[in-house]
Formats: sequence, C-alpha cells, structure tokens
Amino acid sequence: MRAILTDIEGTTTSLSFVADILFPYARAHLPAYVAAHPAEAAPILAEVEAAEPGDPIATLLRWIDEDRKATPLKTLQGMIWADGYASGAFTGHVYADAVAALRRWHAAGVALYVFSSGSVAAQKLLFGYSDAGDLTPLFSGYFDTTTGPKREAASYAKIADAIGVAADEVLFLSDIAEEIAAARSAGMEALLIDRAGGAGDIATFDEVSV
Ligand SMILES: CSCCC(=O)C(=O)COP(=O)(O)O
Ligand SMILES: [Mg+2]
Repeated sequence: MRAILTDIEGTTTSLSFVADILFPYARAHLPAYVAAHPAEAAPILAEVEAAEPGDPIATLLRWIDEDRKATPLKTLQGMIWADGYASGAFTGHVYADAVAALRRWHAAGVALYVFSSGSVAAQKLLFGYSDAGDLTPLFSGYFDTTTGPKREAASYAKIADAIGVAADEVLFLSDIAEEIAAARSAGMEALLIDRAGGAGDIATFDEVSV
C-alpha cells in the first residue's frame, strides 16, 4: 500500500469521546459562541436556515442530538472545539494501537490521510491535541464532507485523484460498512474495523499489514 486513508470516530478514536465529550461541549457552548462571533457564524447560520427554515440555533442543537453529519454543523463544531482543546478542557482520544500503527506506517514511508465527517479543522485539532501529543506531522492530508459524502464512491475517487495515488494502492479503514462498500466501489482496498471485536475485518490497527 502506498497510502492509508482513515476514518476517525469509531476507528482511530472512541465513539464515546465524540458522543460524551465533544458533542456535549459543542452543544453547551454553541449559543454563546455564535453570539460572540457573529461574522464567522453568519454564513453557517444562513446555510442551516436554507436547509431547514426556522431558528438556526435550535436546528443546530437538534442536529447535534441527531448526530447529523451536515457540513455547516461540522464547520461550527470545529470552531467551538478549538477553544476546548486550547483551554485544556479535553485532549483528542486516539487508541494506543492506532498511535503506534500510524507512527510505524509513517516511518515505513506509507502516506497517511484522514477522511472524516468532522471538518478538516476539527480533524487537525483532534490529532494535534491528542492524548499522545501532536500527531499531525504523521499526516499528509485531510478530507471532510466538502469533498463529498462518505457513503458515495465518487468521494473516494476524488480523494485518490487529489493525493495522486491509484485507488487500488490506497487502504481505507472505517467502522461503517457503507463507507467500506463505497471505498471498495471506487477501487480502494478497505477494512471494516469493529473495536468491540464483533463482525469487522479487524478489531485493532495491529491486524493491518501494509
Ligand atoms: C474529527 S471531528 C469529531 C468527530 C465528528 O464530529 C464526526 O462526525 C466523526 O465522524 P467520522 O466520519 O470520523 O466517523
Ligand atoms: Mg466512523
């Protein structure tokens, strides 16, 4: 493999860090953040209102509760989390086996990329302020839903094009079967990870040979 493309939530990072730490932090700070940053928030609120007419703050809070992977929500969450990471309210959870494997693969010359529904800014924060320190030097690039939905093959074809590596030389890792199917449709190798040790192809990054 010349490149590895990884999902975050459920793959490098626990579901509970996202659901129990990140989302509640964004929920609690969203109204005050929007009030304090009107210029930055305005285009995001306009996009939310265009998608669902009504009070955009109420819509955003509901989208958090529904775990909606909507780009404007993800953009705003990334902005809010920046304060949380910078103040030390939390650090980014990355499984120990993922940290070790990412370091090993990087040292072996495999190019590492991220594809997550979280915004690129949020991805850089999570790995930059990770429990294991700054992991961003390991990554060659980041992709989010501005490239396309994670369950559509075209998104993976675009990523392969963008990184300049043939799709069949890219390995994608994710905890979501539909994402794995989309990556395979685009010609990538792909492994379904189930960190609970259930029906996935792998349970940890230790099982991946490159
Ligand atoms: C990296 S941002 C935090 C996680 C997040 O908001 C998210 O939507 C993660 O989705 P993924 O595609 O990584 O499963
Ligand atoms: Mg995931």
